[in-house]
Amino acid sequence: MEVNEIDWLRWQRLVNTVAEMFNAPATFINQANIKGIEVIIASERPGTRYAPGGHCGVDTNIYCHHVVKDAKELYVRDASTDGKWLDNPEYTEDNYASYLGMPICWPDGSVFGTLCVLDTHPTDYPETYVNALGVIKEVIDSDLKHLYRENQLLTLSYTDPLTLIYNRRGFDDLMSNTRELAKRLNRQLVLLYFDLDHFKATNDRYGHQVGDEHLKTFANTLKHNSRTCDLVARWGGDEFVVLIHAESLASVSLFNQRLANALTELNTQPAIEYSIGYAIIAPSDTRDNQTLLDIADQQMYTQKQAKQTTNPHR
Ligand SMILES: Nc1nc2c(ncn2[C@@H]2O[C@H](COP(=O)(O)OP(=O)(O)OP(=O)(O)O)[C@@H](O)[C@H]2O)c(=O)[nH]1
Repeated sequence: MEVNEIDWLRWQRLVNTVAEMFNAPATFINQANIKGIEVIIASERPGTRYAPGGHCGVDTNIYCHHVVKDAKELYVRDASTDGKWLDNPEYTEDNYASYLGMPICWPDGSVFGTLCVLDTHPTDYPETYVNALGVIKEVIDSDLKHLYRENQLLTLSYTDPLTLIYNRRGFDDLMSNTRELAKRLNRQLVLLYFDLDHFKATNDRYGHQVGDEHLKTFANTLKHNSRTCDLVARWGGDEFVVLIHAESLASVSLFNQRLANALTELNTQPAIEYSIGYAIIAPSDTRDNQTLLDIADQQMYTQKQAKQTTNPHR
């Protein structure tokens, strides 16, 4: 999970306060990731040797790796008394001889990283200090818990429970973000509007369960035929919308062709057919989302009517 939504300034204040409280040259919040251990917050003191973004590979024998691996507190009062640290660059190169670190955890108990205090001199912190660090670690744990819950809720409120693609709310919010980005990058977008044909008849003849399966199949096919940067959503009922980055109209017909071919190959009973409309959104376009959706919807409707005139008995 991303940690971008964290209140970094608050974490920075906590880290600075811990460094002052322990009168230590360095205090860090680190994150354990595939690169190893990465500094995300560093105390703002002259003796703090590592800066945010710096990281240590998984094979390096640094103190934090032990905290993460064992998911428990580690207090090294004086590294010179334990040969185990002779290949620890924090000690051998940067002279950090004392280390007190605690694991910071996600609500499911997995380790996010560490909160740690380092000193260039041996230390013997009183128990009350160690306990106070434990309380601060709990504050950080609880920040992570809130972040986790917020993300879960946001994901839920943005997702259509049947098809697991975005719902109307998710699409609406993300469409605005995507448009802002496209404007900055001077890229053209195209909004596609889909409505399944004869869907009521599918429900009536084959049952709601088959109808649901068709909705899921259509959603998956849309998703598989779009790029990760495209937005795919169920607008409601048997209507779907997709926002794609498309430099020309040729990419719209290509998308449409790919989708139609994929559905034909699936060979569902009955076949899944749809009508489509679109609205082109130039980078400088100032029309609001609803206006663009109305245009695409209207165009889709015109296509649907044309089909019904050609083939009135379906
Ligand atoms: N199975 C299923 N049906 C749904 C769901 N949501 C809406 N519907 C049905 O979708 C149907 C949509 O009907 P219409 O808008 O008339 O669509 P249509 O039959 O495809 O008609 P045309 O668009 O003119 O081809 C309605 O019968 C709704 O009950 C759902 O989640 N599952």
